[in-house]
Amino acid sequence: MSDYALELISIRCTFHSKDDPGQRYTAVDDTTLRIGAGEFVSVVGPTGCGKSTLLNVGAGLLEPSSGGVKVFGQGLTGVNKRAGYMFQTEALMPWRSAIDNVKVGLQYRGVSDAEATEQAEAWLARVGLSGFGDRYPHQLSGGMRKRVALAQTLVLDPDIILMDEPFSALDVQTRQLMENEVLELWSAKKKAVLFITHDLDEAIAMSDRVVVLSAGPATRPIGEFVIDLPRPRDVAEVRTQPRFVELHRQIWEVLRDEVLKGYAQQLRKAA
Ligand SMILES: Nc1ncnc2c1ncn2[C@@H]1O[C@H](COP(=O)(O)OP(=O)(O)OP(=O)(O)O)[C@@H](O)[C@H]1O
Repeated sequence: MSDYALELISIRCTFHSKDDPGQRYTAVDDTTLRIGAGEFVSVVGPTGCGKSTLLNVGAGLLEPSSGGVKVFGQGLTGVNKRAGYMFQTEALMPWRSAIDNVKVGLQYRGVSDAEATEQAEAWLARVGLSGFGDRYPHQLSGGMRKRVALAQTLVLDPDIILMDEPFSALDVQTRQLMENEVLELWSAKKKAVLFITHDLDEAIAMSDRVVVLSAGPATRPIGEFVIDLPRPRDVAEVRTQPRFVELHRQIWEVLRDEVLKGYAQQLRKAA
């Protein structure tokens, strides 16, 4: 069996340009990204560079224009069934209670209602929401809704977890609590994680490896850094360590110009 849980190999993604549908736009080009089983990898890059596009390719939701995806050594066609996703936007169904939201994936898999309820309750407890199962999404805070979404993803016990800026909408304190919770859950099960963020601090604090993408068009990886900070980590405390500061300096040196380029592009688009 392959040592890699997920491999994106020589990926290129070309779209019809949003501004001029007659034109093609190469969002991602020549991108190879491998994630070991049990490895936590973050991808950072400027706004709009192609992070979500890559994640969608890994999820099997978007077919690349060229290149391929392997999941535990096998070529991927269609949706990646070994992966669970957690997106930036709210994915909970507002008409379902918290527990019913957590149960939904199990029900699709044909798990009996009693078994699904038991597993969903256990996961709600693990994310600190015992006793909140009958609440509806609008009756929960933003952080609680993220916890439900986390339980909804993890209850399916995916071997690969794909997260697209899952905590960007949260306040700093809630965000740090959630980051620590994710690290704790991850260290217990050691799944492969592909974590997309534009927050470099978050990427370093959480990951084994950080990959830096260039500004678009034709985004590609331009730097890769092994994060050799000891675990277990507390995401707030780890930021004070000299090694964290050093890694931040090194990565920011690569990322800075790309962020400036990305920002200039956004301004040009807006003009
Ligand atoms: N379906 C599509 N059709 C046309 N262009 C697209 C499509 N999907 C993405 N793009 C373009 O590809 C580029 C990369 O988009 P993507 O959403 O992957 O970036 P991102 O790095 O995740 O952005 P953000 O940091 O804002 O979340 C953008 O210029 C976007 O407009």
